[in-house]
Amino acid sequence: MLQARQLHFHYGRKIILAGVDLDLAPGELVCLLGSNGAGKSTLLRLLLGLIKPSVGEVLLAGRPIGAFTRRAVATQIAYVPQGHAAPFPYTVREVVLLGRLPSGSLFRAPGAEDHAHVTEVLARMGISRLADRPYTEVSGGERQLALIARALAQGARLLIMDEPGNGLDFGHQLRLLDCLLELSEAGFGILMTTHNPAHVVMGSNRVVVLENGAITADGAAAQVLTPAAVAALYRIDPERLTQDPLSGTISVRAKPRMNDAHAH
Ligand SMILES: Nc1ncnc2c1ncn2[C@@H]1O[C@H](COP(=O)(O)OP(=O)(O)OP(=O)(O)O)[C@@H](O)[C@H]1O
Repeated sequence: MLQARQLHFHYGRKIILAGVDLDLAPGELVCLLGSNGAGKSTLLRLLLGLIKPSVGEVLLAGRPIGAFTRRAVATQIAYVPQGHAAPFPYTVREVVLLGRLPSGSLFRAPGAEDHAHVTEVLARMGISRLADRPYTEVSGGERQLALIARALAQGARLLIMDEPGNGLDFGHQLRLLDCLLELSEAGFGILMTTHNPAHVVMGSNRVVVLENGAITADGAAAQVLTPAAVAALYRIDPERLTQDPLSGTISVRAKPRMNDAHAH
């Protein structure tokens, strides 16, 4: 369980977060929404203990995250950053194997158990066929799956993901969300940022909205993600949004053309 209590954070004189409370429990898939620059990535970095709040605290399993070593944090929380590039042309298997390092010595060669674990998570993510391909040569979607596999190899039960759907085609986005949903059903706690409200409807059981340095909504997707709320968040004309009453899916109407106006 990860808990943020009254987090305040600023870069110089610019206040980014002012009193943020957020919990992430096992079995939850939480989508964090917010406009560009709202502070989502900053909040993720605070939750990971990579940066410190000016006021407030982050608790991991009830203890301040600063009390854990980086390696101890890594055995509990895995981070899937945005647009990760491998420094060397590792194979996909090697990238995933790197996830095993927090659980052993940095100087120890991976053992049979590590290899078996990696084989298992590659299969779980459906990317066994990519194991020996250079990570730099697989597609963005496949790389994202490899990063999730690396996070799973870490053995952590909490996943923090910064825009995991970014740059993925529609099919890959769907498969990724299905996979995250399965992981949450298997007991993983997942917090992901997204710019796509459709991701929330398709995959998430909870949505959190960050605006002006504070959490302005935190609840079930169906309740939080109304057309009015989406229109306000992204500064869209609410008249252009409709919501399917059954699925909750929000769709956008095309902007009326000048010619249409003349026709009526
Ligand atoms: N290292 C930094 N120094 C100063 N300002 C920063 C730094 N990193 C981020 N910021 C600013 O803090 C604010 C929040 O940034 P952050 O990356 O957390 O937002 P975000 O919600 O993740 O944005 P996006 O959706 O565009 O990725 C932005 O105004 C950004 O310009």
